[in-house]
Amino acid sequence: QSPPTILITYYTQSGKTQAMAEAVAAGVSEVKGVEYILKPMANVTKEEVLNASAIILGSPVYNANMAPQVQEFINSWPFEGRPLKDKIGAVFVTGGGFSIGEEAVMFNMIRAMMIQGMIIVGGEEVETAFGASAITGEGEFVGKEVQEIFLKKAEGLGKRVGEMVLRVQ
Ligand SMILES: Cc1cc2nc3c(=O)[nH]c(=O)nc-3n(C[C@H](O)[C@H](O)[C@H](O)COP(=O)(O)O)c2cc1C
Repeated sequence: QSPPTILITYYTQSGKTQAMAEAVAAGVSEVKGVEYILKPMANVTKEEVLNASAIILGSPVYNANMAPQVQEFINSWPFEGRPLKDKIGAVFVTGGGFSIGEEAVMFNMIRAMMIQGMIIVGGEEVETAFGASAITGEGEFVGKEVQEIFLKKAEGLGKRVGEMVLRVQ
């Protein structure tokens, strides 16, 4: 039997959310006995969604909402028979500023996953209770790269999801 697979998928325009996705994948790879698929949403197949034991979704914050491409992806998930029920779900976001949408977007994605009957998991630390978020455009966090403190949160999220997938098997 092949090991359980975690689908890590994201939308990005300027690479910040992709950097977080890569850190999530690094966290998953710390857990033995699980595999992951890491790719942008546009390239994800229906089979990859259906076969995943966990789905970890990433979005940038656009006007305090998830990117429309992320909403479209979620809307494309099959619902009849609730085939995503009992899969683990987790989220990560990047937003330009503090408290101008990041947490709202996390909960928008979490709510959509809960409609599917998914089991929501946060990160390792209380600072990632709802998932991993990064600030990319305010104060000391302005810059081309996502800061290490946020990448660590993403890594912890990936690790916890990996561990939880093995636990609920
Ligand atoms: C059209 C648009 C709207 C945005 N609206 C918000 C916002 O409401 N709140 C926020 O925190 N950041 C906002 N941002 C900033 C992005 O969320 C931020 O730069 C993010 O890290 C970009 O991710 P990416 O590099 O993966 O594309 C907005 C960016 C764009 C392009």
